[in-house]
Amino acid sequence: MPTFRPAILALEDGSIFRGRAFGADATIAGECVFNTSMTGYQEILTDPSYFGQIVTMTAVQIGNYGINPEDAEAGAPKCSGFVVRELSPIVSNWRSQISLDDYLRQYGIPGISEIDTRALTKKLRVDGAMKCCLSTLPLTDAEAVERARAWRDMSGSDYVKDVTCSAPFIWSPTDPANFNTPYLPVGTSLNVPHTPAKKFRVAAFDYGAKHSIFRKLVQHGFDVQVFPAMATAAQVREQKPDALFLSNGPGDPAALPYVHQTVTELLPEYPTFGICLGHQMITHALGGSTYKLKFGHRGGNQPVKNIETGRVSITAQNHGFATDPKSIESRGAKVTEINLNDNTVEGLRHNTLPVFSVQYHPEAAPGPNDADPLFVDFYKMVEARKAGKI
Ligand SMILES: NC(=O)CC[C@H](N)C(=O)O
Repeated sequence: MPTFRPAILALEDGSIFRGRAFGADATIAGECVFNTSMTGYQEILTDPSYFGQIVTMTAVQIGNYGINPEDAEAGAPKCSGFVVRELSPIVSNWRSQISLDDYLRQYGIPGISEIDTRALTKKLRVDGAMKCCLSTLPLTDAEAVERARAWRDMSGSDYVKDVTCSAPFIWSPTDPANFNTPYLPVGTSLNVPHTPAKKFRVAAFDYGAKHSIFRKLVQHGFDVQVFPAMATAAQVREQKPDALFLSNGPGDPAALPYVHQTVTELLPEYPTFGICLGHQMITHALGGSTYKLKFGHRGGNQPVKNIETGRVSITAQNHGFATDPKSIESRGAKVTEINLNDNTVEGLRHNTLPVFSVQYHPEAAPGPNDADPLFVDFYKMVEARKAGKI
């Protein structure tokens, strides 16, 4: 066990948690949120949607299988800080190349362990997500609370500009660095559908996309051209894509007027699928609105019901905002899916355009593959459009 270094987590309401430091020597402020996944800490750390947030894991021991190159959702961890009950003293997995502690240190991200994460989570659930300060440097309680309160709230801030790609690029399914998995034939235990023979070209907006979304699109018959969030509708049209995809991403969905504008222009022209922030961008592009949830949905066990089919999926989620259902129903779209924990909107479809989206993450696999068919639906929608049927 490495030597004890103290750390502090202070919430804006004055709550103080003192524990043991891991990761980098640093003081940071951000939004304190919790994630209920039992596994997947590496995917969580590298999901760009966590930019600006300090993530608390409710699972009691984290770090036991280390860090490997295949599971990263982006080139580097993106959250601001990490909070765990116990950091595993042992790393044991054949794929592991580095410990969680060393990984966070390498990227300048501080962590705190050995605090009562259950008490912290209960507080966030009752009082809502809060601004907080995490420090692995000597800081008094008052200084830490002051740093938490001084942090600029994420509401109203554009975080997408910090995580989007800088220029368009083609997602390469043959580059080993992209870890594209070979397609599984029909009838395998994962029960994923067959590889379509014909490929379609999708223009994918990167608002902070997880790599596994691009892998899924490739797996389901798409050549993926990625565009930065600031790309214009004209730049997309120039490439003559068959379809449009809108990715997940961090921060307040209402704070991205330039994205709303671009999506408003493109929606009538292309079959479109949106995930998470992409779903919220469709909401805004249609003239609808989003609002902040009290503490959000983050975890791998969120039950979602499709209200048209009655089917329930166990989904992976990571969002703090949601679509106001009334705001889209009066603008030509309908709610297709709801979260069974709180009845909030989890999916929508346009009444006349080939446009649909989900608030959850169908590329992640907690169910384990409950939501995979959405990529097939997208492919079929593009196929029908190309055949002139819709
Ligand atoms: N994963 C996401 O795309 C999150 C979307 C948005 N930032 C939210 O918190 O609601």
